[in-house]
Amino acid sequence: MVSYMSKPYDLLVIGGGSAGFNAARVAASLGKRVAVVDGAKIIAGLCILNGCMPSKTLLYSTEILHLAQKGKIFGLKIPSAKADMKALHARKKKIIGEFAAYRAQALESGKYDVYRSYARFVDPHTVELADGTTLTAKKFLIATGSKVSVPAAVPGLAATPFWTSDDVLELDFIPESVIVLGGGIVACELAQFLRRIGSKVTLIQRSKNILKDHSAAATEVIQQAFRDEGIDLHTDTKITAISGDKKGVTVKFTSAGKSVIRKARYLFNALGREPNTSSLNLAAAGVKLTGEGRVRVNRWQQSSAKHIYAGGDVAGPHDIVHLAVAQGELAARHAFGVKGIKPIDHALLLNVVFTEPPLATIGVQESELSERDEKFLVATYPFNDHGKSILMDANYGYVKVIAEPKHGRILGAEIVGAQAGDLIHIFSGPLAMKATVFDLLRAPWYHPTLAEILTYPLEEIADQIKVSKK
Ligand SMILES: Cc1cc2nc3c(=O)[nH]c(=O)nc-3n(C[C@H](O)[C@H](O)[C@H](O)COP(=O)(O)OP(=O)(O)OC[C@H]3O[C@@H](n4cnc5c(N)ncnc54)[C@H](O)[C@@H]3O)c2cc1C
Ligand SMILES: NC(=O)c1ccc[n+]([C@@H]2O[C@H](COP(=O)([O-])OP(=O)(O)OC[C@H]3O[C@@H](n4cnc5c(N)ncnc54)[C@H](O)[C@@H]3O)[C@@H](O)[C@H]2O)c1
Repeated sequence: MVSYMSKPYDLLVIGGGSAGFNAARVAASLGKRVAVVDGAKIIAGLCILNGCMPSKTLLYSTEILHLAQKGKIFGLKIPSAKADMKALHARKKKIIGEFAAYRAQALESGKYDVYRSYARFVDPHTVELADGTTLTAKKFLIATGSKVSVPAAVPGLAATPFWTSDDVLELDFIPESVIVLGGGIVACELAQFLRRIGSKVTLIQRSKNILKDHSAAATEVIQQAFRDEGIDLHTDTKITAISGDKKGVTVKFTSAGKSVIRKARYLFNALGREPNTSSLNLAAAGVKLTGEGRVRVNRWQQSSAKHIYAGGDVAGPHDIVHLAVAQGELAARHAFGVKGIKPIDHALLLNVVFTEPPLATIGVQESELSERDEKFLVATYPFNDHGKSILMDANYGYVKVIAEPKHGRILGAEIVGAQAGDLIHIFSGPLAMKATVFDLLRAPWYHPTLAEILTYPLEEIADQIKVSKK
């Protein structure tokens, strides 16, 4: 066994993705001695390599393609608009290569020792690398992310060749047909990408609606848009058999009780991801897991072994990159006693689904308030009655504002429609500052913009409060 004899690190980070890198950066800036251990061929994390950035690069291309294809609506003749998959792929590779190189440069800056290996705990203060080297540290951060899950309960899946999101993001040709299993964010974003480049796409989701964590009203807007674009969408399903051969795959399922069979050239498994914990030997470190298999953490990201923190997808509760970053930073600050820090405020939860139309939410939603039996005011306004969205032919969806009934403090918002991912940020600052609808109505709103659509629900709530006070 190779043993590393130097003194213990102040912080040893396992996993150099968004959570791990940002924890290391913060700890190093506090003057701490930091090691990052990661066995990936390229250390840049899921977001840069196979998540947010490649998917949004490709989706932006198909957004432009889609607009070009409906050029006639705008008085334009672009009849030959098509995806050039080799060029699309090359552009994505170049952009991702640059982001990854930038991250590699930051990791190799000399501020941290980087060990290119996977790590496992041998005791609460020691990890072992693949070559037998052991490293010790006073504090640890587990930031090992997540991996695609292959649910055993789906008959035939494990025995059938399938693509994951990694494969879809690497495509340099147009697949003639694809069956997408699942209707979560990964499935929906990439099903629309595949459809827009020209594949025949079938999507099979178990629950009554796709994007099941969102309101039925919002997901129905996206379902309608998907059907309008020609996606063969099935919800309320139970998969009964999956089989495949060299020619393609067959999926048998029931949908609302009826038997359905679909065939396609390729199968895309988007049934979810699971935390990367199995190879860490966490029992040796006294680190406990939740029922979902994530590392159980408190509000400071500390695990059941208090000197071992966890952040990002491995800890959850949401696989969202800005939360992974915030959790990594919080863990590092807490570990080294930085004063005045605050836990992550989950009342500010921000979520964006980059479909078209996109769906974005912030804060607390109606269903949660109803469950808690809390009083609230809500107002909505449709995009098909707003000047800017009408001229953009962006008619799907609506904006919704939710506020507390006495003073009009904004509690949350939901936007499904054009530029929702950017529009939702209009509420980020006000929500953090506990602003009211009256505060936002004092602000100027330029005409004609998509943003000014928000004045309608804000005014409606303000009116309801004024009437109730008369
Ligand atoms: C297709 C797709 C699109 C997405 N799009 C978005 C988006 O638009 N917006 C958004 O907010 N989120 C998005 N996400 C989610 C987001 O990418 C993740 O939440 C985020 O990247 C997780 O960061 P992390 O630091 O927890 O893990 P990762 O970035 O996955 O880092 C984990 C690291 O740990 C390493 N590792 C694993 N095991 C070990 C071990 N035993 N020892 C050492 N190292 C180890 C891995 O090699 C890896 O480098 C998307 C995800 C997918 C799959
Ligand atoms: N825009 C973003 O922020 C973004 C983009 C992509 C991914 N992500 C994150 O990555 C994580 C993983 O996303 P995901 O979409 O892979 O997972 P997910 O868990 O969100 O979705 C998987 C879906 O598959 C469905 N499903 C499971 N078993 C099924 C079955 N037997 N038959 C049919 N449907 C079944 C589930 O009901 C669920 O809706 C998410 O937590 C998400 O937050 C975020």
